[in-house]
Amino acid sequence: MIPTTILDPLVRMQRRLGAIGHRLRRVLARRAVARRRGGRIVRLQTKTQLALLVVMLIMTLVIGVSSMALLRDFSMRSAAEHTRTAAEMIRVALTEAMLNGTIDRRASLLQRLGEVHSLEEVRVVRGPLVIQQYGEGLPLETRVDRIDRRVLATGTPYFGVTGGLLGSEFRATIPYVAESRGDVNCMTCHVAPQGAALGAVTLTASMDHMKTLGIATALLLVLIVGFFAALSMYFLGRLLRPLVETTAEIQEAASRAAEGDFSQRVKRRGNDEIGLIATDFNHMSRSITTKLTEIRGHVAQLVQALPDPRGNLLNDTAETVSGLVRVAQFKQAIEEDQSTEEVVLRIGEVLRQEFALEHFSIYAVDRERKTMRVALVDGMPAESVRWCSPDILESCTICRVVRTGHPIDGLEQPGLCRAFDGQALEEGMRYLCIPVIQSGGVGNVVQLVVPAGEVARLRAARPLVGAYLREAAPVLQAKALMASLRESSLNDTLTGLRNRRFLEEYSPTLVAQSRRRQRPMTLMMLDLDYFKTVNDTHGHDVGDQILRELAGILRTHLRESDLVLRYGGEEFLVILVDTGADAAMEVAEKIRGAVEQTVFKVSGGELRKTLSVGLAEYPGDAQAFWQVLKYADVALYAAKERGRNRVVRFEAQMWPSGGEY
Ligand SMILES: Nc1nc2c(ncn2[C@@H]2O[C@H](COP(=O)(O)OP(=O)(O)OP(=O)(O)O)[C@@H](O)[C@H]2O)c(=O)[nH]1
Repeated sequence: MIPTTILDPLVRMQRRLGAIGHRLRRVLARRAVARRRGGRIVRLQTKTQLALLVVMLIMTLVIGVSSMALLRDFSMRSAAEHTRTAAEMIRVALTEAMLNGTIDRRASLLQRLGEVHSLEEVRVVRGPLVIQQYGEGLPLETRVDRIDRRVLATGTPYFGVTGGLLGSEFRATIPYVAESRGDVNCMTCHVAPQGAALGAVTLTASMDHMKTLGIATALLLVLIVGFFAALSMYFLGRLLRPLVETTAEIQEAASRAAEGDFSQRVKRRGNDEIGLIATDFNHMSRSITTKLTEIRGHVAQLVQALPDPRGNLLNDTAETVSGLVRVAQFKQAIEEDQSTEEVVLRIGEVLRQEFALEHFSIYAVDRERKTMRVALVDGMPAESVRWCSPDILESCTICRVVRTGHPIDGLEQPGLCRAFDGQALEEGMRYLCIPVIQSGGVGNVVQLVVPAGEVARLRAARPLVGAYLREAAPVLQAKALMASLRESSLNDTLTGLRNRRFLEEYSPTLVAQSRRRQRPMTLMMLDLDYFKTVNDTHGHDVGDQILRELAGILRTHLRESDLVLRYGGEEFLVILVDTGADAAMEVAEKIRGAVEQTVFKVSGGELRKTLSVGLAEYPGDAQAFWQVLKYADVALYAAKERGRNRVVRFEAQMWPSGGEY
């Protein structure tokens, strides 16, 4: 015994593993469905929102970068303008200082001017001509860098930014060019040609505030775009939701419909096209369900079986309908078959091929004699019983199906029929016996036998097997009726013997047999003497009785293989197969004697009759059967001629040569 402290956690773990397994199976099943439908499913809403997001991101980037570039350009232009103005003011201030004699205090002047213009640095350098005339100047003025030199050499101002995309500082180096025109003539103090660069002023302004402004502007723009992007996504999501949800529901309903379940409905969300699609889809589902249910109902009636409520409505119906088509084709085939034997063989073929049944028996019931006959066992014609007690053949009411007239289900209740083979039961065989009803009674019994493992398969096949047998029943009945009519047309109703029509059909077989075996046969024509007096004296009924009793005498004195026929009126024909005329003479004599000895007890007394017999042999007397028959008749005539109650063998002289028969 395992303690509960160990058992409980184990049970919990098992449950959890079971739940995980279940979830995993569901996920795998969903993936399998997705794979079947052509790869991974990306939802419409996700796709649209992703596309919008990408567009918004690109837009933000473009707006951000272009606004930064524009701002930089604007900043540069305004800084250049600002520094040009400052440079001009510095130039004016320096000129004034020169004129006022305060040029020595220019350093503090420049610093003040720089502060006024919010400049980081104001630096003036001297050009070579001024250095030549006035010397190097202040130490600050000797700090000439590469840009200063270039500006002094070219006389072209320089504007530029240092430090990164937006830059942290703006530098302007503007040359002071010697001018003789204007308010102040440079040439007054400087020895320099017109247009020569006297010096240059370098102004440095901080770009930090512009940079901050640029970043803030870009951020603001990004925020605005982002806000509208989010807003667009929200509204797009709201707009798409009915479409997405409707699509998802239609998808679910369609996948259920593929499994035969048309009950799933799609919710109508609004009065737009999506709403219309939902309504139309629901209408279509309802209409399919109604029609399919109707068809299924009709089909169920035809196969006489209730549909499986858990089954696939569409597939089950289609399968049953195609089964019924095969049943109709089967019926057409058996209607064109010649005999009940052929029909029974065809049923066997269906059981083997369509239902893959290996073991089955088909019995034919003789309701008059209360017997049964084995018609087929496992698809082959047979005579002995395989799965039941042989007693059923002698007394058909031992068979439970014949007795009750309804199917006997030994699939669930194997012990139901006592006539079923006990050993087969022990070996696990199960049975289903179905009656084939003809003219209100059991005409045939079809017994299906399967191992216990195949019970479910046979149960599923049962309705269609039933449909086949129901179609076969009237055909079997018609064929049996036709056979019996044909049989009776070949028999004499008074004596039960074969008649002349039978001889017409059967004579070629007799001739063929005789030729194949190379054995003769003898034809005996028999006729009661003065039979007319019986009728005349005792009446027709007595005459009939005498004829019936004569038939009995003939049967008892002949072999099974010999053929006795009532040839017409009071004339009988006996055909002794494999017998020559000499041996036949003895048989005929025996019969003649027996008739002579017979006392016919009739109403109003007793009667004695005699018999005349004429004999002819095939092929000894003639090569043609009907000629031999005629010769036997001629011999009979001779027997009558010679005084009756005798046997006469045909002789050639009895028939004029060349005479027609
Ligand atoms: N009761 C009865 N009589 C029949 C039947 N078929 C033929 N007959 C009679 O059989 C008689 C035959 O008579 P006939 O052919 O003249 O010959 P017969 O009287 O037997 O005399 P022979 O043959 O010359 O010896 C006729 O009276 C027929 O009516 C039948 O089915 N039942």
